[in-house]
Amino acid sequence: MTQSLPPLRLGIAGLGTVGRGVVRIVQTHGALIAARAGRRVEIVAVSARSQKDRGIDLSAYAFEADPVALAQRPDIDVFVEVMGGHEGAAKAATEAAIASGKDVVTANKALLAHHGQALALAAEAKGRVIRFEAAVAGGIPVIKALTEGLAGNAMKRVMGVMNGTCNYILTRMEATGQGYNVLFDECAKLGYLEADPNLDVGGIDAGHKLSLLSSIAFGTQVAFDAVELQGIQNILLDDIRMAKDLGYRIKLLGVTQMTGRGLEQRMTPCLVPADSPLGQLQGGTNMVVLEGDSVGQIVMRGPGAGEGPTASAVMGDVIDLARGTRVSTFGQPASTLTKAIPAKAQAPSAWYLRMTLLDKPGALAKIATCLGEAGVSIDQMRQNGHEGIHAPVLIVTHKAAPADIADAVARFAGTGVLVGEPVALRIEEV
Ligand SMILES: NC(=O)C1=CN([C@@H]2O[C@H](COP(=O)(O)OP(=O)(O)OC[C@H]3O[C@@H](n4cnc5c(N)ncnc54)[C@H](OP(=O)(O)O)[C@@H]3O)[C@@H](O)[C@H]2O)C=CC1
Ligand SMILES: N[C@@H](CCO)C(=O)O
Repeated sequence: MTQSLPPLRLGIAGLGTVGRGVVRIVQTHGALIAARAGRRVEIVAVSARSQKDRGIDLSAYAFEADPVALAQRPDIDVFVEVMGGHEGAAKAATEAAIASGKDVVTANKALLAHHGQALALAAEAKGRVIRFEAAVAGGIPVIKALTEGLAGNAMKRVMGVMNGTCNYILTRMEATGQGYNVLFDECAKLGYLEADPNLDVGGIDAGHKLSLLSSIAFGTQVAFDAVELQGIQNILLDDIRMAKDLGYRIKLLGVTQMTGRGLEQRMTPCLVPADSPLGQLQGGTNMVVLEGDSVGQIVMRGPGAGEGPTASAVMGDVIDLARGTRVSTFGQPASTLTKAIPAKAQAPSAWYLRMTLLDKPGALAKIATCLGEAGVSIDQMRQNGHEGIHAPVLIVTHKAAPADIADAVARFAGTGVLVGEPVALRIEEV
């Protein structure tokens, strides 16, 4: 192949886990990339907060202390933003890169979840694109699958486990019998947690990712604020065990679907069948399930984080740009994305309800009455052996609307037999 095209020149802002990985791939796979892209990919300049030793050779690259200055350099073609954060330096530098006519490759789901539409419009006005494969499910090429391979499908539903930290905690709870707090501390020691751990365990990070997938799947403007979010902090070992007894596993599951009621987006802990692909997902691995009208169901599984997998995704985007492949940021021009109408009511499902009751005559009957009054039908009910005056109770309902479950739970509070807060988890058919 002739290599007549000039090299594609990168400016990389961020030399942490992901940035280092990108530098390593460019340095080790130069020939392979040139062969595949038809031109070389070069790093021209980098930026970070400090110039400390990072275990990689950066001597050939210019260093910019200010990422905005890096983004504006006339000698770069693509600005690679791998700093993180949805305000501050990441936003300012991305805007500066676009204003200077650069394409942007980013791993930053928070930035795009909050500012994706404005940034995509700005990029389009300059004839540029923002690519963000690494921002959703790390090494899994799900953005490419949706924007390219499945572009001929009307998407019906996208689901997935998209936060490795939460899946690690939940699967280790089952495997080790250790509680949430112990495993949260283990994740902190292993360096798995985001700088603000609530982004992980509060479901926010995964919610960011889901909002980006919704936009591509349904041609809508990113609407992170409309994602129903619930974290995994209240999941007890008892929940893990009871779910297992019922043939389920608990996952922090994202679901986005366009319904007659509007766009439904939720990232919440759910029970999924233990023998389903999602139920069998272990540790920090991610899984995304894509359902299109022509293709049916596609399941993609792989590492959702870490230096190699995330840098692999960044480089996939870089190589696309080097080849001249320029897909619109969200798979179609941002000006054509519609404003999503958030679903007024979420789809009904069976529910898992766990609560603690005072162990006295009529307690269970009062709870059953509340469910009946809210129009919720009981499928199964269990009260396990216990000591003392508090009885742990599990109820599985028939299909019920979330509003009816909320109504029942509100009624429980007035019975005088409830101890603490009940936990209500959706049972998702996947
Ligand atoms: N780590 C992962 O597995 C994954 C990360 N991502 C996303 O990738 C992005 C980067 O993540 P990660 O590599 O883990 O983050 P790190 O914290 O490891 O690295 C961040 C880098 O950005 C630099 N930086 C931060 N603020 C500034 C600033 N104001 N000016 C210049 N440089 C700055 C830091 O500099 P210094 O080193 O000097 O402090 C550091 O090199 C985030 O958006 C993250 O959500 C996405 C998928 C997976
Ligand atoms: N904190 C994220 C990193 C990848 O986005 C996770 O645990 O999946």
